[in-house]
Amino acid sequence: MQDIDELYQLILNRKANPKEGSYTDYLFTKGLDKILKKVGEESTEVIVAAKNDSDDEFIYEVADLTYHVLVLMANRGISVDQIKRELAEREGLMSKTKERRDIQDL
Ligand SMILES: N=c1c2ncn([C@@H]3O[C@H](COP(=O)(O)OP(=O)(O)OP(=O)(O)O)[C@@H](O)[C@H]3O)c2ncn1[C@@H]1O[C@H](COP(=O)(O)O)[C@@H](O)[C@H]1O
Repeated sequence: MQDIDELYQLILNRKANPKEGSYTDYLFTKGLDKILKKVGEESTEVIVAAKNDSDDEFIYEVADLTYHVLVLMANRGISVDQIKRELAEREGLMSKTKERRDIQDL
């Protein structure tokens, strides 16, 4: 079982220690434009899958997009923890916004 943190660590490892035959290494070698092209393609595939009935296809495409976004983050030097922190900060902000909305609704 590979969770997102483990996959991100493996991607970072591929960046630091290029491995022959590794798809991740292939993406880093090709560079930012190639990674962005893949993120764009995979995003479109998620949208198409979301319009279809198959949950398996949808899950497959979201997993593909997740992997490519993690490669994009690693290429930029942004960690999963930085994204988690941003989401955690939003949690506080969002509940304050909700409190304000609730007060306005009174
Ligand atoms: N999670 C993934 C993962 N998801 C998708 N992909 C690759 O993303 C590609 C998407 O398919 P496409 O048909 O769109 O692309 P393609 O025709 O193969 O390649 P392009 O020429 O379009 O770049 C496939 O080659 C998949 O193998 C992944 N490649 C690797 N991982 C994980 O990354 C880790 C390291 O893998 P390696 O770098 O290959 O050792 C391992 O744990 C893997 O499971």
